[in-house]
Amino acid sequence: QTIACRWGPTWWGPQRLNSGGRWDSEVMASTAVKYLSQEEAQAVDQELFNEYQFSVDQLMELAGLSCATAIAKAYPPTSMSRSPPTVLVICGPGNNGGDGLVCARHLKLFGYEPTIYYPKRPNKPLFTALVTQCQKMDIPFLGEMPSEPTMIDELYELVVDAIFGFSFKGDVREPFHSILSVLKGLTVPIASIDIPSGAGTQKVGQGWGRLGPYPPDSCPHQV
Ligand SMILES: NC(=O)C1=CN([C@@H]2O[C@H](COP(=O)(O)OP(=O)(O)OC[C@H]3O[C@@H](n4cnc5c(N)ncnc54)[C@H](OP(=O)(O)O)[C@@H]3O)[C@@H](O)[C@H]2O)[C@H](O)CC1
Repeated sequence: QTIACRWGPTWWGPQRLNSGGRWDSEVMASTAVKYLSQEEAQAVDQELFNEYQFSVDQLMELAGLSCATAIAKAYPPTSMSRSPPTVLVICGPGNNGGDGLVCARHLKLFGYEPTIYYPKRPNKPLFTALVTQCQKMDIPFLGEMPSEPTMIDELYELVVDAIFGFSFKGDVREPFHSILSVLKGLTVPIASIDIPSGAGTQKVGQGWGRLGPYPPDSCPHQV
């Protein structure tokens, strides 16, 4: 992933970041974060496509697999209360949403029970193929977004935010404005692919996202 790269072994969960109640320099040093601006991320993207001749399918598969791997490290199935643990994956209209579809497929292979909400689907072969692959793996698609945060809290142990990545701009339009409003009220953890949706790439790392301002120990995971 190109926006947020957290280096070091203690990245994987806030419970480890503040273990023992400390935020000392040793812990902070091992969790150093390197963020790319929107322009830098898009330039890396173009370099991978043009100079290195990667296809979007290749990069998306790697991105989705990496995200599922990161989630499995941060929230191992054995640490969750349900077996298999239920995960709601919310996918947006661009490639970030495609990453989410791939991530859902790998989460299922890793022993989770993903459900996908994908309200705005691009009519392109890559995305219809990703949807088919999820359907063939019996991953259900919700017809509508649960209207209350409590409904999501009761049904799912984790939410994957694959709504917007580095091409998000401006004020959030519907249906995503309503979706993000529901997500703001969740108590279950949210794992955001690339950046917290709506944050805007310039605000990542400043403890702020359109999912809401957040203190360091409640920051959504970025994977
Ligand atoms: N480079 C890599 O390593 C890879 C990154 N990948 C992932 O791709 C995203 C970037 O994907 P992209 O398609 O460019 O953009 P987004 O996923 O962020 O989505 C853009 C679409 O979102 C809609 N949009 C934008 N702003 C708003 C808004 N304010 N309100 C509502 N909707 C908005 C818009 O869609 P429309 O249909 O409305 O036009 C945009 O088109 C990157 O972050 C990575 O996650 C790839 O997997 C490849 C590898």
